[in-house]
Amino acid sequence: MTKGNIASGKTTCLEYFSKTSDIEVLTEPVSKWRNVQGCNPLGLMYQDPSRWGLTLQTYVQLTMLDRHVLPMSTPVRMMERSIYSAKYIFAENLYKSGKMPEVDFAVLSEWFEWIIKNIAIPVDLIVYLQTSPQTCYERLKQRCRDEEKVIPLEYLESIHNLYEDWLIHHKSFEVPAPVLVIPADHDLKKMLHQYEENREKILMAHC
Ligand SMILES: Nc1ncnc2c1ncn2[C@@H]1O[C@H](COP(=O)(O)OP(=O)(O)O)[C@@H](O)[C@H]1O
Ligand SMILES: O=c1ccn([C@H]2C[C@H](O)[C@@H](COP(=O)(O)O)O2)c(=O)[nH]1
Repeated sequence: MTKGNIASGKTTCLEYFSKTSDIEVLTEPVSKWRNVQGCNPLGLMYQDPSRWGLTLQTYVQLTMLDRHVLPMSTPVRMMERSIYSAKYIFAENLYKSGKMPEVDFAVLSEWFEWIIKNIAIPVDLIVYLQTSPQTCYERLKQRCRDEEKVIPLEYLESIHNLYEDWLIHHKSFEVPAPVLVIPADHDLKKMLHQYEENREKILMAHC
């Protein structure tokens, strides 16, 4: 699983590896989060997180689960984020910042606990693209996704701190697999070089 802050470069990384045969790449289903039967839960959440946070995170949880249980068609699968980051990072952030009501968080948590107890979600390796929030802020502005224009730097700092507490400091939640940290503030050329350096570790993680 590839993890990292918003606009840290996850999709770019997965696009690079998708050129390798025998790797299946599953990018995040963001297009579904922006359009489910004509509605845009991602946009609604950024406009009014207290009202729509549960709606978005319930749908993220479902679409991530759907990806996790897809039968493997190649020896290696790389997936962007996961049901774990949806809960441990994004739902947690909404709740901790006072933007998700306690009852919404409780219902989402019960769903999540039921899923991870009853459905196998095997993970071999977490590839963590470690960036500074400032880098993500620059890349976010450059990407210019409509819904995300309201995101302040402080939001990226909160997401960053939750990732660091979880994957680096082991201070929050259980980590479901070993973590490979790739420093990701660098330009694209250096990033591609680092991906090559780590190719074996990533592709052999399931062995
Ligand atoms: N190493 C990099 N240096 C500069 N820009 C980058 C780099 N990696 C990605 N980008 C750009 O930053 C934006 C966000 O990257 P993206 O891969 O979509 O991030 P994510 O999938 O993590 O949200 C895109 O416009 C992308 O072209
Ligand atoms: O559980 C989640 C997962 C993602 N999001 C938001 C964060 C971003 O605005 C988009 C997609 O993330 P990328 O890092 O650009 O891939 O979805 C969320 O709110 N909750």
